[in-house]
Formats: sequence, C-alpha cells, structure tokens
Amino acid sequence: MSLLDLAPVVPVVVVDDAATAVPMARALVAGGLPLIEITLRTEAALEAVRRIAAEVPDAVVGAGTVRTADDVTAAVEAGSRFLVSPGTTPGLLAAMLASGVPFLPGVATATEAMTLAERGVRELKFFPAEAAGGVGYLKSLGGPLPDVRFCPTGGITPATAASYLSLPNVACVGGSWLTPADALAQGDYARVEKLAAEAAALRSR
Ligand SMILES: O=C(O)C(=O)C[C@H](O)[C@H](O)COP(=O)(O)O
Repeated sequence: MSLLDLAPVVPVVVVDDAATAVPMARALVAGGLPLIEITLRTEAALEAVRRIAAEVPDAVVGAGTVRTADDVTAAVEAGSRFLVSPGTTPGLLAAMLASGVPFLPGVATATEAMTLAERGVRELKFFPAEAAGGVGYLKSLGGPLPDVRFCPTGGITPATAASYLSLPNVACVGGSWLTPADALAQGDYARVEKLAAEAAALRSR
C-alpha cells in the first residue's frame, strides 16, 4: 500500500514553535489523519519532525518544502518518513531516489509528470493545484497519463477538496487548513482535531 492511501487529506503544517508539534500531531491522529507533512520553512521544522517521530508513534511524519539534497539529508536524519517537494530538479530527484524513504516530488505540467514517470516515479504532488489549473487540469491529465497518481496541494479548501478526491487520478489532497496558525498559537488542539475529523470523513470515490 502506498503512503497516498493512508488518508484522504495530508495536513501541510507550518510550525513556528516546536512545543506545539506533539499535541498538534496527536490531535491530527485522533481526528483520523496520520500522515503529517511538516514544511521546512521555519527554524522549528526539523525539531518538530524529531519530536513527532519520537513521541507520536501513530503519526507518519514527513517533511515538505524539500528543495535541495541537503534538505533531504536533514529531513531523513530528523526522522522524516516521507519527503514532499514543491517542484523537482534533477539534483533533488537524485537525492530523493537515494534517500530510502517514499517521496512525492512536485510537478505542474504533463512534461514534468512524464519526465518522472520515465524514472519510475508515478506518485506526484501537483502544485500549486488551484493556481496551476485545479480540478479541470488534473482531469485533463488523467486521459493521457492514467497511470500517474497525484496529491494536489496549494489553495485547496474544505469546500473544494471533495471535487479533487472524486477524480480517479487523485489519491489524496494536501492542505494547510487543518492547522490554522491561530489555533496552534492558542493551543486550541480540539479545533485541530475537529478539522481533521471533518477532513478524514471526505471519501475518495
Ligand atoms: O511547502 C511546500 O512544500 C509547498 O509546496 C507549498 C504547500 O504545499 C502549500 O503552501 C500548501 O498550503 P495551502 O495552499 O495553504 O493549503
């Protein structure tokens, strides 16, 4: 089974304070979303990955915003069990292939998806989903590229997630709406759990 089949929604989290990481991850898991992507955009990100990997065994924590080979090394050393990137360069792809963990490289065009499929990589992040063409664009890619599965991310909301999930080439969607910055800042993990439970109830087909 693929990582993409663990949950219909992958929470994409920006962690400003590593102290929020463990209770946040517990709330997401309790709500039914075990796959958690911590974006490497903040100083606290790697520490957040370390803490979740050590203290929340039911979570499958990974790193997002992976852009370089050094990011790959740091993310895996911290305990990331998967890697997600916004786009894919040859150097980054080589590092991800060598990492030993599953990864979702970012693409936004048919050519990029075909280039990765040529390398045997057929589970991809479609980013930035809404801005790059949304549901209609992914539906169009499904005709000529039926063997490629996507996790669209970028601009997806609770209101639009279901329409993405209804596509046969969409396995799950990613989004930041599960962990609003104010909820994390206030320690409102009950709100995170509620948002996660609503998202977990979205069915893919
Ligand atoms: O950080 C990364 O690796 C990215 O590629 C960008 C994120 O996937 C989006 O920023 C998701 O955020 P929303 O659009 O608010 O749901």
